[in-house]
Amino acid sequence: MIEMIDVWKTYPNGVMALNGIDVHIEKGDFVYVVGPSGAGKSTFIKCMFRQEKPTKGDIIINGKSLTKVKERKIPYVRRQIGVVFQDFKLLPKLSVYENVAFALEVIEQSPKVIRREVMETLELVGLKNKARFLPDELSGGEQQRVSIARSIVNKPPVLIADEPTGNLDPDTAWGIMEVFEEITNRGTTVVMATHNKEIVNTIKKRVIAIEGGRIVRDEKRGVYGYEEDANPISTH
Ligand SMILES: Nc1ncnc2c1ncn2[C@@H]1O[C@H](COP(=O)(O)OP(=O)(O)OP(=O)(O)O)[C@@H](O)[C@H]1O
Repeated sequence: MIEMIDVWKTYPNGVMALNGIDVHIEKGDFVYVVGPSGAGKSTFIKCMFRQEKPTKGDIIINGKSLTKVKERKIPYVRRQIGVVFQDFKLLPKLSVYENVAFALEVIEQSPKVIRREVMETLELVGLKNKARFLPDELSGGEQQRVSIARSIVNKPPVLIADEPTGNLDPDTAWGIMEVFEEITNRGTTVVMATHNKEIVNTIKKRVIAIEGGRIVRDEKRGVYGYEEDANPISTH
């Protein structure tokens, strides 16, 4: 499903963020990516949806190489991958419904399909009754639910999340995890970079630990494994 083969990433300023990553993630897996600040987690995630291109190596998602694909075909490959960020990235002037529908309008789905899929997805994330609200009329947790709905409405096989609970209070973060579990139960592969020790140690899943751009641990039902930075303030 997701395969990273000897992936290296050196940024133009010379920083070597990934130093030979090999990873294989099966369909329907849920994987946490953990590690200290600056370890390379975001770079790992960004390479996975081709926001960054590896300097060397290959990434294969659902049988398609992300490094060999032609520039103009990148949007098509990206449709295989939903992405959720720490800061939601919603369009402020559009309603909840419109923010989610947008993802289907760009791929020219019919209005009937759009309505059905958007309402189904809003129901999944528990926001059916807030379809007409604007993002700033919602709580942080609700905004993150909208952002999740937007990233899964076209049913991508892979959902990638970079610190999705980073801006949320602990109770709200647990609610977001329930949504992710539901999405995994539907067969979607979920990869989530996080500093949230409590979540990783409670909802036990595969844990990939990155340090200095290398995988230093890969455990089936792993633990967070770091004491010093349970919930650091993000540097992004
Ligand atoms: N666009 C960039 N240009 C140059 N260097 C970068 C860039 N993005 C990240 N880096 C560097 O690459 C290294 C890995 O950064 P990355 O953001 O992947 O770490 P991280 O594990 O996600 O950290 P955090 O937990 O703080 O978000 C760091 O040394 C960082 O300074």
